[in-house]
Amino acid sequence: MKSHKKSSKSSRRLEAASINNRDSIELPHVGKPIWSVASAKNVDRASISEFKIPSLSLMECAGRKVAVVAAARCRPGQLIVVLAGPGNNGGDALVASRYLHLWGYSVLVIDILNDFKDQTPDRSTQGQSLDELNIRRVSPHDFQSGLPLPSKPLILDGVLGIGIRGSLREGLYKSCLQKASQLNGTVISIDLPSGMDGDCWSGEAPPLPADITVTFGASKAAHRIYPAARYCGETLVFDIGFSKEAVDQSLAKTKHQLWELAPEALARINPWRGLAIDAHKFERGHVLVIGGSSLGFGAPMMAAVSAARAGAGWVSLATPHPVETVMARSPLALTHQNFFKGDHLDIAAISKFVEQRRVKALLIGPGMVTSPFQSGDLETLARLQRQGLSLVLDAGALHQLGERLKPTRLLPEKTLLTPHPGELIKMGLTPDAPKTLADFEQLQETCNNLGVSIFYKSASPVIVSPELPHHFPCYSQANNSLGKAGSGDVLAGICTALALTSLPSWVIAPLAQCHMHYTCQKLQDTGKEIIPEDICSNLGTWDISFRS
Ligand SMILES: NC(=O)C1=CN([C@@H]2O[C@H](COP(=O)(O)OP(=O)(O)OC[C@H]3O[C@@H](n4cnc5c(N)ncnc54)[C@H](OP(=O)(O)O)[C@@H]3O)[C@@H](O)[C@H]2O)[C@@H](O)CC1
Ligand SMILES: Nc1ncnc2c1ncn2[C@@H]1O[C@H](COP(=O)(O)OP(=O)(O)O)[C@@H](O)[C@H]1O
Ligand SMILES: [K+]
Repeated sequence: MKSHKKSSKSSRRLEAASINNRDSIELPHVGKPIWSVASAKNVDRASISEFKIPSLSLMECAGRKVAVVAAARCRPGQLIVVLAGPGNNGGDALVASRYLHLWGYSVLVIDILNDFKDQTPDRSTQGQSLDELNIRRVSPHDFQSGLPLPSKPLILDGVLGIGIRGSLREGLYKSCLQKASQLNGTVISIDLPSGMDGDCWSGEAPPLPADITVTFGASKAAHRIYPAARYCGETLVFDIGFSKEAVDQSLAKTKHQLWELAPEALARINPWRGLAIDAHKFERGHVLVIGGSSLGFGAPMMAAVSAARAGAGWVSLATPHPVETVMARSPLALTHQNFFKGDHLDIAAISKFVEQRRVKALLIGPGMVTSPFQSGDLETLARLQRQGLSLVLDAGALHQLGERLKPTRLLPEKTLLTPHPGELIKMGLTPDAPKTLADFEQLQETCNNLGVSIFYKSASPVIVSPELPHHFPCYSQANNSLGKAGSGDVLAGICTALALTSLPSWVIAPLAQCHMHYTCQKLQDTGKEIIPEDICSNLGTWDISFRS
């Protein structure tokens, strides 16, 4: 990457300064690392070979954790069907079987391997203790050829874990997993639903999706990033006694790092904490929201109201519709403009308004279906940005933005783009939606060239900013009530209000997502189905505490 590269120490900081720069929070304290599969393997390897933790004790601990989770989910009399593959994932499954048997549960183990010669030594050791306890084990052939089994058992999936290479092959493992899925049981998968690549979050469903996934050390990308995360169900992470030094060593070697942001830590950031009691509207700041199209002006209006509720001192709204029409439907506190020439922006009028009315944050795009920019517009915005204006670009303003921005370099700390996957593709920066960390790494390079930060929206949005080189914080708290048209407008409005503070773009985006998510969760406690308008009109105080 060329410019805007910070030292690796400062790059790890997710600086979260309040309005007068008093607080700052370091990234690791706001989140925890998501391990890549390579990191997880390094931690395993180093714990065993360098730090002399016996591999069998790690396996014992892992299997016991799985057994505890299974025991808590097992209904009285329910059969526990354990699918144990050839590797150490199968070994974990055998340990879990032993505990469950000793605790009085009814367990049936299916050895999913072609030949016992294929097993890892630790798995083989676990198998011997099962035999000594006379725990029932059957062959995959018996399982596939119609062994009578009660429907809806509890299934432990220990066929394959992080040892998989490439995509799941046709053959015994896959056919047994498919057979198990026909049992319609509750599935607890060990480490990963078998066949999934822990580093990839593509939408491909594994043969046996999990209701619960029990993993070790830290979550992997597939557990936290959607759509893959939906196939993992609820992911529970347990410490199984890896060496701390091995963990530190492995993370230090990691080239690029995903972070799982902790909502409780974000929720402690109050962006307006430094605001004086006698503050006037310009101390908070003036936001201008430009959006709308022939489809209407609901989207920019919702963004504008959200900006006001999120703390802006003054919000102006510009749409292509006659000012009187908009005013008739809009809250009294918003002021109105029409900065359009047909479908395009009247950039000279906008520029004059921004300078004269001291606009500090500008949102362009909600409710637009095509790009409003003509040549030269972005250069004007870049000039205004150098005078202090923050920019948030969403929806229609993102179309072909990659190409349009090429001659201009914006400031990534003051420029936030908020595309969902379809919009990211329409921006022309990447032919496909990112599916692995390497894809984000490439996107980060592009962000650096353009001078922008991206909040890549989904149920688990990720920040890609040149100011956080090789680091990708992810807000992974999904809530399907946010999956409704309009949530993006609320988010964009909150982001724009927060852009009035001294917080940089890569902090305001997850903070806004957290605030929206928190408000949604709180409203859901009242038992109502929530729509984005509810969230917009109920955005609460910034001193929030999260429900665990
Ligand atoms: N001490 C430790 O290390 C600890 C490890 N732990 C546990 O071990 C797990 C990792 O164990 P692992 O490394 O043995 O691999 P694992 O996931 O069982 O799979 C191996 C099998 O995969 C197969 N296979 C590969 N590619 C494939 C494909 N494309 N399609 C189909 N099959 C394919 C390959 O079979 P083959 O190709 O040889 O036929 C091979 O036999 C980890 O997830 C965790 O649960 C914990 O207990 C903590 C301590
Ligand atoms: N299931 C979900 N869980 C969590 N957040 C979600 C979910 N679905 C959508 N969101 C959030 O809602 C917003 C949706 O934005 P967007 O896709 O632009 O919607 P729209 O344009 O329809 O308003 C984003 O902030 C996204 O992260
Ligand atoms: K598994």
